[in-house]
Amino acid sequence: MKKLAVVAIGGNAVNRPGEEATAENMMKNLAETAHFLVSMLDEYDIVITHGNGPQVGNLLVQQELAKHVIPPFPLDVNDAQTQGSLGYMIALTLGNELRKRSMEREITAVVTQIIVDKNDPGFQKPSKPVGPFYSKEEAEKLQQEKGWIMKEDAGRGWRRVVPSPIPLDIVEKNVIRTLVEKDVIVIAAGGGGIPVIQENGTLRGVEAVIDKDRASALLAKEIDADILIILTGVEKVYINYNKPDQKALDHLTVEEAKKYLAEGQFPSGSMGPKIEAAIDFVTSTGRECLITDMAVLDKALKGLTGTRITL
Ligand SMILES: NC(=O)OP(=O)(O)O
Repeated sequence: MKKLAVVAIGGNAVNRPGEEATAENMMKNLAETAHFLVSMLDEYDIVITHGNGPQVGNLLVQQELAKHVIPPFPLDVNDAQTQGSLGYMIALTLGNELRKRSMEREITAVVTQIIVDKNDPGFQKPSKPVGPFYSKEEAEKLQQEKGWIMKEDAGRGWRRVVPSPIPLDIVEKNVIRTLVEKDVIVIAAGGGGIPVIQENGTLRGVEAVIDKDRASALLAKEIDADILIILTGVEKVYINYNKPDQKALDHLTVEEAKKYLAEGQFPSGSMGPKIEAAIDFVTSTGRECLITDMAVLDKALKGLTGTRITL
């Protein structure tokens, strides 16, 4: 019997720093990602999640530029658009990798709505960076002219930030579970899921972008995954990152992770949400979370690299 893994693929899997965000480049990068993901299929059933920060922000820019001729969509609908476009690209590239290896598996992307609290403080305090990077001067101009809220993003430049509420429940969790039981490779909770609130017995989309690592932890709990794997741009988690005394960690207990988080070792725009997601999944399930770079996923699954978070 195979183990079930929720695999969260990071921004690098789709868009590389400094590379133009064309569909062609995204397909090329995802074809590489597919190569690494297929290698784990002998041992694992996988549910793939992905981010959408760059892509949904780019959609907002496109719609801003065209708003005099075509009305812009609200952010929840744009989240859904990125689930569709990225879900298609992941399904196509993964399918082609399977075909290359003569492996027969069905793949599908599930449009995923995630319930959030309408009173979540995240709505009052936008924190999720989306779209392109700007200089400080450009950011100040955009803030003044368009009313966008701009923040510096982990030393890489300035970006627009949007509300990011905590994900509470996945509307399609039973469908996702059923598909996994039928041996389908599922792409779900893309872009952190489409945020919806409960209102008078109905659901309504709200303008926000949920953090995909938080959503991945929730999904992993709700579908009873054996492991949460978070793929990112570094092979291991570091403390004192980018300082002369930086140290790579092979293993972290939940208690150690909480302590380092409280010390500010993991920035909120990058490693912070991954560690929070790991703490959430491991504390709730007693199972493990692996954080690593997809290029070394094979080695990491054998315990030879990556950072494992356990109780
Ligand atoms: N939704 C989300 O967390 O996207 P990124 O991982 O691309 O920031």
